[in-house]
Amino acid sequence: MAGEQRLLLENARQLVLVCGRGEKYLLQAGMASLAVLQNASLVVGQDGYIKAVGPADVIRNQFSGATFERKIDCTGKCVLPGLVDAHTHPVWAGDRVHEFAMKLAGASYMEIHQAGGGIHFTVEHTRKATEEELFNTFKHRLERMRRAGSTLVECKSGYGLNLETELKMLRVIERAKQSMDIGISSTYCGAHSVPKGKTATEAADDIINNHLPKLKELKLSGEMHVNNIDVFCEKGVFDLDSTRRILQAGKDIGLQINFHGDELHPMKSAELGAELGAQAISHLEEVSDEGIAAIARAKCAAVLLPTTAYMLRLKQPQARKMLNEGVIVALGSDFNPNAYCFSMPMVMHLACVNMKMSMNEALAAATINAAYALGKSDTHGSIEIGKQGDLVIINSSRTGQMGAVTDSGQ
Ligand SMILES: N=CN[C@@H](CCC(=O)O)C(=O)O
Ligand SMILES: [Zn+2]
Repeated sequence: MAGEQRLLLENARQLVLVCGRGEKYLLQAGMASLAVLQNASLVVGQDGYIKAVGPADVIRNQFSGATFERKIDCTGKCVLPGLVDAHTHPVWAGDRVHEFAMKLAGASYMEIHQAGGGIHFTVEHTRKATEEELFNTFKHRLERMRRAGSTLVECKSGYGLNLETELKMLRVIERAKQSMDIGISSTYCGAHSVPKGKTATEAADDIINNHLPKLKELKLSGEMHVNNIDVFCEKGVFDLDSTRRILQAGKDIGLQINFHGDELHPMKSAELGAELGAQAISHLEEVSDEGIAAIARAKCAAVLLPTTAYMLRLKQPQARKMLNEGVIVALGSDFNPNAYCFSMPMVMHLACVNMKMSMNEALAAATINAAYALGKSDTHGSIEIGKQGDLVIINSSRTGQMGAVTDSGQ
């Protein structure tokens, strides 16, 4: 093949495709044995999409007449798809180190929240911050995520709670979408907490009657493209009925449902998510057996967040049971002022040690399944022809026990 291509990655010791047959997600058996090429090369075209992947000698012959803007010798190295972080709260002002001290002294997350701290504390500071201040700290956080290997990140609003500040946060996220070299899936999370002075029902009414119509208007005018809708479905925050109303109204304006559920108390959030056709539910530390069966049937991804269980000393989500029962398990960092972790490699490590996932399962959960949780596994989450050329090169000859070794290209 002739012509100018953008990038050639040559002669990688391992090229970890994750999957190679257009799978939208991987389940237990597929996660246990990932697709890997040995001594392989890869070409990214001028449009940023993967043009070819296969054994090094085959690619060399196929592209003998081509020129490349950049060539990287990957001898002895390993190439992975860019990592996908399926759950973050990265736009905020004001740190919560004092609350860490309170937690170490025995206070629970909900005790701090009910006393007006936690999310409320961050809301106060985020409302006061300028758009520029929020953008600058957000940009820095995204850069650190990218340095740790994340190339697609879900980013939530949710520290405004009123329309003005929620829009300010979403504008900041939109600006990063347009200007930064990292993929973003944006989430409206105006129901992250009940704002002071309102009941949950009043807050739900405000969201349905004022916030969502504004988002629809901004979408129609092309000013803002929000992808997902989120609610913190939790005892003392939004109950099942308010959650249902808000999520359904979001779905009605074209947002994907992707929400916080069954974190601190069993709420039947998973059952609700399955009923509403949610793309994903996060946390699920307190999910019921029926909830696990329901999300497996509904093909609703479970986004597990090992940093939260670690930080808050919660019981671990039942990753093994979910995997055994056919749930699409994904991972996220849950980066927020209470869980300050930029690194999906650290998240994968915690998932292995604390949630008893294997290394292969953790990698699949942080790539193809996390992309599925964001409705983006057509274009992200694996190394396949036609997908976006989001790649990580690691200075190591292998990533773990990859299992299936494929010697032919696609
Ligand atoms: N549980 C709700 N939301 C976040 C925490 C946000 C915060 O404490 O600021 C979470 O996913 O862990
Ligand atoms: Zn969260």
